[in-house]
Amino acid sequence: MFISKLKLINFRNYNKLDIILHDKLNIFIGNNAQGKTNILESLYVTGFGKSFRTNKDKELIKMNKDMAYIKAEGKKRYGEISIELRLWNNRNKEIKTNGISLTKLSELLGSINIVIFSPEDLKLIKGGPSERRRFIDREISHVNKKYYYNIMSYNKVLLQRNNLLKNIAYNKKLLKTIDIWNEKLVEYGTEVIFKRIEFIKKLNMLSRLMNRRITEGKENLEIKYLSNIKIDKKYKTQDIYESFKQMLEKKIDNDIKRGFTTVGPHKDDLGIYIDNKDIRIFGSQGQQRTAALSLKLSEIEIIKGEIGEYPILLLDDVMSELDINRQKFLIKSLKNVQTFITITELPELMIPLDKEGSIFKISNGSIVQNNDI
Ligand SMILES: Nc1ncnc2c1ncn2[C@@H]1O[C@H](COP(=O)(O)OP(=O)(O)OP(=O)(O)O)[C@@H](O)[C@H]1O
Repeated sequence: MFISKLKLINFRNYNKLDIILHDKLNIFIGNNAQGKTNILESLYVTGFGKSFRTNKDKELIKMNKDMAYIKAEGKKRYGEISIELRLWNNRNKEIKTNGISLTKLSELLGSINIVIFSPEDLKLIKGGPSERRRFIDREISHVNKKYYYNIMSYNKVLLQRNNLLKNIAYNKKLLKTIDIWNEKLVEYGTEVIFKRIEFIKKLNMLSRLMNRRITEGKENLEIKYLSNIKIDKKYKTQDIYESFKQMLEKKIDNDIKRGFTTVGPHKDDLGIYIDNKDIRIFGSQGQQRTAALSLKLSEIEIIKGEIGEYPILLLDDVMSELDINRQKFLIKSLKNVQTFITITELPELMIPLDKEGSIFKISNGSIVQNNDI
């Protein structure tokens, strides 16, 4: 898939932008704080309905304006796609795909598939477990609407169960009602865990391969799903269900004492290892960066496997962080992927590009020049 046109009105520091995009490569070049990332952000919003930088739509609207408008038009395997969003200061956003209004954000997912790689992705390796869970949930939700429904439902039930746990501390009679929440939590939680294990298995295979290629066979990357619920190698849903249920029952006193649910997929993590050593503790900066890059490139392949076509890739501020070999590998791996790159100077791209594309020079919220590569 690719996006061929982008229109912005009152989005971040853009009054009005109307650009034709290249189906292979688009490079946005400019000094700091000129609006390069804002363009990538607007594209991301058309894929996910929200930003990767903020949860507040208000921040996306140009200062002192009431509404921001984004329209992306493109092509997918089965035809044309257009996505329009209107973000308001004082009411809910409106989203349309191919001219038809959507009632839920979840209906947007999958319309345009987007993968983003930015320096923030190092958080995936260095940050806490919640960063990694967010990564897993986002990636699976993107290609699997059922998963999105299950994780949202799980989180809702979790909140309700936690509220109940807090109330039980004052009113023991309420304990009778916990079974209803346990049942729902285990039901949604089992689906979440099962899908996560499947996803991590694929991600492990692919990222291992990518990492071996980038490091020319020198390093072995391994990714494991770390669950606080006992799960055997066959990970049958019935077994996960039983195991989760038993854990909840076993931990009930502790949960009441602490006022929240202490077991479940909301506590799980992803283990990332190089040559059997935990990369978070023992990995060098370079190894961590390479691992993050391997994970992202694998994601692209997983999406291709699930939906039959490559997603769109946004590379925000990462080129200068990569050495020449990794840049080479990256560009080579992206031959069939429409790619958007932000850079401050052309020399940040150390290798000659063997890909056709457009270069947009950005200054203070407008495009001042547009050249072909
Ligand atoms: N809601 C908004 N209204 C107006 N301007 C905004 C808004 N949000 C951000 N900006 C402006 O957008 C600019 C930042 O744009 P962006 O994040 O795209 O920078 P960039 O070109 O990617 O820079 P860098 O190279 O530093 O990452 C800043 O000048 C900021 O003041």
